[in-house]
Amino acid sequence: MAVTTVYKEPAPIVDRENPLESMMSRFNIAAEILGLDESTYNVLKAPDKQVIVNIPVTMDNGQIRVFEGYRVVHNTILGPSKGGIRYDMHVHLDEVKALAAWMTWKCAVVDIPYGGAKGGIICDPTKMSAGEIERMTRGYTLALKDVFGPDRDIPAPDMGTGPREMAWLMDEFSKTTGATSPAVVTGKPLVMGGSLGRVEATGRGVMVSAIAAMKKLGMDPTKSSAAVQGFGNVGSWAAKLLCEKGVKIKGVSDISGAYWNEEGINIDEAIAYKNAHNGRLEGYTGATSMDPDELLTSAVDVLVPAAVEDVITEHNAERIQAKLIVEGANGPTSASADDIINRKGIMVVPDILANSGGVTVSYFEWVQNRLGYKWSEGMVIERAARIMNDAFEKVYATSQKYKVPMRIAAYIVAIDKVAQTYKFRGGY
Ligand SMILES: NC(=O)C1=CN([C@@H]2O[C@H](COP(=O)(O)OP(=O)(O)OC[C@H]3O[C@@H](n4cnc5c(N)ncnc54)[C@H](OP(=O)(O)O)[C@@H]3O)[C@@H](O)[C@H]2O)C=CC1
Ligand SMILES: O=C(O)CCC(=O)C(=O)O
Repeated sequence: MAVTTVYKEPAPIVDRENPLESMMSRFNIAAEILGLDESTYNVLKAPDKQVIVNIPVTMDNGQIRVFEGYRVVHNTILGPSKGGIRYDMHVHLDEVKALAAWMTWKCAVVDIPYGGAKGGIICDPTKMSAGEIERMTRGYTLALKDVFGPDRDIPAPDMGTGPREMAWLMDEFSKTTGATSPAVVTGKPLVMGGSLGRVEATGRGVMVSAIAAMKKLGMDPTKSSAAVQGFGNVGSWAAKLLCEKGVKIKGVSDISGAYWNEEGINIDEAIAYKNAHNGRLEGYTGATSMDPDELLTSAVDVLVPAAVEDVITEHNAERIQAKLIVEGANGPTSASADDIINRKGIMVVPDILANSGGVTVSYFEWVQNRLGYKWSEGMVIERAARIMNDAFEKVYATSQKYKVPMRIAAYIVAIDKVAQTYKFRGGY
């Protein structure tokens, strides 16, 4: 018998602030401004569904290891729930609950017909073989086969996952249900129904919203500099596309450290280096090493946190020098930093607006899958930019109307849409 050991991954020790509390504190402010009725408030403050699954996986050495996974569906009043799957050692239920709620708000801000969900597995994919990750992904899919579905809940990539994992998920779901279901998941490889433009969509949306914000602030991109934290899917594409608009990217970072070049980092070269070195910038010589904590407070005009939650807090917000923060990551700013940032007059394009380009193109992918048709890359880029610019203008106008920061304005736009839909649909 192959089973030699059975054990469960220990829960990680979490020393970050709680993203769920940060999400709730902004939700509460926006709900109060809107005068949200108590019943809708009570429906929205907690997720519709929280599923915890144990996934036994045969590791390459023959041992069976049990991974803990989650899928939280926050709300489905606007449509089937949508949201990525994260593979990371820091995944925990409160984080997934916050991320799921942010998906509800994000889809409402960009006005696409989805609710919000998120999933994750506590694991370190960098220490697993492709075969182990595949078996874990298939086990997760099987465990959640009654939750997922093209009209129910549609996963996508997030940190630690990408087209490869989405392909396994689609395959396992299709085999389990006996029908090929490309629309059950987005972010798939192109050959099996992925959309042109999805891989870079989130970074592109970050660029689009950064340029829109710079226009409002009277900043010239070609005379502006930026620092980008996180050099994965979102960070590297945001850096590349901002660079193409003339912004000088002076600093970038990943888990291996932070890298600075006063004259501007050659982003294409840095991406090529990363791709040739196991996905990491470690050892990159086109820039000098710097303290990763200092990257966020460095002398740049634009700051793009594109890694994890709660990196901008009450402890470093006072020292931030950027005039504009564009949140590529979900939840990079703790609620504890909001007052400091607002007092300093820094404009923040909040996560639920700035990184919504990813789910917008995921929506396009789902539409194409359902039509059995493919759009050109140009059409995807043009339509996504239009949606993001419209959403930016709506949030900006709301911030002016209520005299609130862009983040609270985005929550107001989102909660208002959801609350109005509840009024029409009723049913509770
Ligand atoms: N992918 C998408 O379409 C979307 C992603 N997002 C959000 O964007 C963020 C990044 O996601 P994504 O780019 O997909 O994830 P990836 O896994 O592709 O990249 C994450 C990047 O962040 C780095 N990183 C992790 N921790 C730190 C840290 N403490 N300091 C500096 N860098 C760090 C990683 O480094 P290393 O690789 O060396 O570990 C990696 O470069 C997440 O918050 C995600 O939820 C939001 C919308 C859509
Ligand atoms: O593309 C999607 O459907 C969701 C992406 C996501 O997880 C996010 O926007 O945080």
